[in-house]
Amino acid sequence: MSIEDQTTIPSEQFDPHASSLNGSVDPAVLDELFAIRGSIDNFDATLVYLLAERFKATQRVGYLKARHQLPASDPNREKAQIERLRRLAIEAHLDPVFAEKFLNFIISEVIHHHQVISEEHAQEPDARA
Ligand SMILES: C=C(O[C@@H]1C=C(C(=O)O)C=C[C@H]1O)C(=O)O
Repeated sequence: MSIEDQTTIPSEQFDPHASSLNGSVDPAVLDELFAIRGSIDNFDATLVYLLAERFKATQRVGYLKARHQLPASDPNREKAQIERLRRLAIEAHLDPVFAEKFLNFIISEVIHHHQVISEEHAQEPDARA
């Protein structure tokens, strides 16, 4: 099943107050916790949209590579990206080890997508034939 086929979950079904702490914690503390969690929920939504846009761009790269028989991965590009991201993470007070792991996780998924696109492309009849 492709991502597009999956049914969208209406955002109203999300309970921002879902918690295992309800009933066991001072209501004032819970109020403060829920207020902070409101920001976390906004950040998470933004991350999803950012990742979706990044994957749209990398899918375009995947089709370009498949059309021109280019390899799915580009290790020198990845090295440069990881060095840059580590520097940015340090500037931003984010753990650079985490930043590197996170980028590597995303890149490996992108490379897998590129391999799938390349295999699908190889099975298609050659338009020039
Ligand atoms: C997107 C590309 O393909 C791969 C994925 C990358 C990424 O997700 O940033 C970077 C390099 C490649 O290994 C690319 O070559 O630009």
